[in-house]
Amino acid sequence: MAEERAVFDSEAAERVVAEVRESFNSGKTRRYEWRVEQVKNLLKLVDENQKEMIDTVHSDCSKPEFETFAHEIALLKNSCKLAIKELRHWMTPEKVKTSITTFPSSAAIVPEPLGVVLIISAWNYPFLLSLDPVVGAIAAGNAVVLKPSEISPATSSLMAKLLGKYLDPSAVKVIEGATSETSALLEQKWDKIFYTGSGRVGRIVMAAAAKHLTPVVLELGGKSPVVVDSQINLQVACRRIISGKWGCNNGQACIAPDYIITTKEFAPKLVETLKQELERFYGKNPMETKDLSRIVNANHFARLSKLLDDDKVSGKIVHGGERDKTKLQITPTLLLDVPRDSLIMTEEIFGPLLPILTVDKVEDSFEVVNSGTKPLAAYLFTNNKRLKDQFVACISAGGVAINDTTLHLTVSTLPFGGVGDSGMGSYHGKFSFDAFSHKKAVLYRSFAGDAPMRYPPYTKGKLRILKALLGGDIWGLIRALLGWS
Ligand SMILES: NC(=O)c1ccc[n+]([C@@H]2O[C@H](COP(=O)([O-])OP(=O)(O)OC[C@H]3O[C@@H](n4cnc5c(N)ncnc54)[C@H](O)[C@@H]3O)[C@@H](O)[C@H]2O)c1
Repeated sequence: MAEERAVFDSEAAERVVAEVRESFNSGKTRRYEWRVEQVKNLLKLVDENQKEMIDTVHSDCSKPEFETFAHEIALLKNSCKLAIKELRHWMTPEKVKTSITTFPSSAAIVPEPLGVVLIISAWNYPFLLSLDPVVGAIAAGNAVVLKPSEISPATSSLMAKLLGKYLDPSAVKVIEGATSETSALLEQKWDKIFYTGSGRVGRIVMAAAAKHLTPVVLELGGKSPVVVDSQINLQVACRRIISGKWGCNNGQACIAPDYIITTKEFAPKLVETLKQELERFYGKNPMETKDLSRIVNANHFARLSKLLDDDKVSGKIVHGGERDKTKLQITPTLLLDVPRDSLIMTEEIFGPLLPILTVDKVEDSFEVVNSGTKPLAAYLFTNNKRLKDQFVACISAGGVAINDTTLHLTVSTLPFGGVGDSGMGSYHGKFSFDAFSHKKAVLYRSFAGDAPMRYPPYTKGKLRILKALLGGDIWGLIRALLGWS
């Protein structure tokens, strides 16, 4: 594997781009029939290889079958089905109004494919984060190069094998590899780069794209807060927090709750209920459960251990905290009242640790959230309408869910993406098609109704007519046309 990777240099990347560009330039990827056939083939790929896909993700990070089915297979199939159903409609030019200055005329927004696009994905939902953007890219009529993550190597190889078999290999290619392969790909000129991963690498991607003025979508991460008010159904709230945290790849998910904010008064009740529900879900010894993914590799295990070993959080663990380095396991861990300048509160956690901050009044949580970088998701549990409205209005985040966590991602009519440090651009549903399309502005005119006033010589009379016309001054226009002062 290492030898294969070594030969994928800049020249090899250039050849790949030239090949897919030739395919795009042939015009075939623009055709509705090609696009819909490719998406149907992708759906078939998932249908026919579901078991192998689930087993492969399990071998990469021991993710439970339930999670891979619900969070990857099912969502991916939905995306394919929606694109198949809606593609004609999405491709249809949208007629729009024109203005008086172009009368008589008509106009339309015509979506056109961008060309050759690069998709770089993250390891934690390896199929979904790779293939969901691919659905959008091919539905929009582009040729695609996909670079899956080397951190989930078995899934990466399976995707290379399956996409080669099910999709048009001249227009959709998978390049496996890590930093050197990605760097070689990033040197090339693309028509769009769609990147999912950390902000650190997002900056590298954006700098490389800038050299060719290539637009980017950056799907990054961040610290997604959960604000918990007191007058709520606490058991349901805790279950939904647990499901969005440990039930999403054991916290290794971009929109998993990163930390909780609640009032000092309510915190003990919240911690107690979280503990009870955690035990109900994962048993007395969560090291033994099959329902939690492991930490993906030794680097991530060391990174998470560092967050726990920070002096600033010593004595703050109120639940869990057990670690097994050989099995790459850390039990669901709650920390209470950690300082805001501790490592765990300044870095994205991306793992099974959940710190709880306390404030005097629940409204004080807004300042805490807004003092950090803009998160990918923000959650609020409350029955208070005013608080909900304030939260939606005052918290800037990629997406918000009230009285739940993570589920907004499953609503295909909502755009999914970040803001500020959590990313730029969005996808899912029609937004995926839009992410990979250029919206071309087209104005249609005939030779009738040619207005001499737009041409030189520019006279005072013509200027008067123009001012009246653009100012919507009907009487002024009539007077100007009749030459009255
Ligand atoms: N917004 C989202 O949809 C979303 C989804 C999943 C993960 N994430 C975020 O991704 C991060 C974790 O994922 P990850 O560990 O796979 O991210 P990562 O940034 O380490 O890797 C992502 C991709 O970048 C490539 N890469 C790594 N180093 C590179 C370099 N120096 N030059 C060029 N390419 C390089 C990798 O090969 C991989 O394909 C978290 O921050 C998480 O929040 C975001």
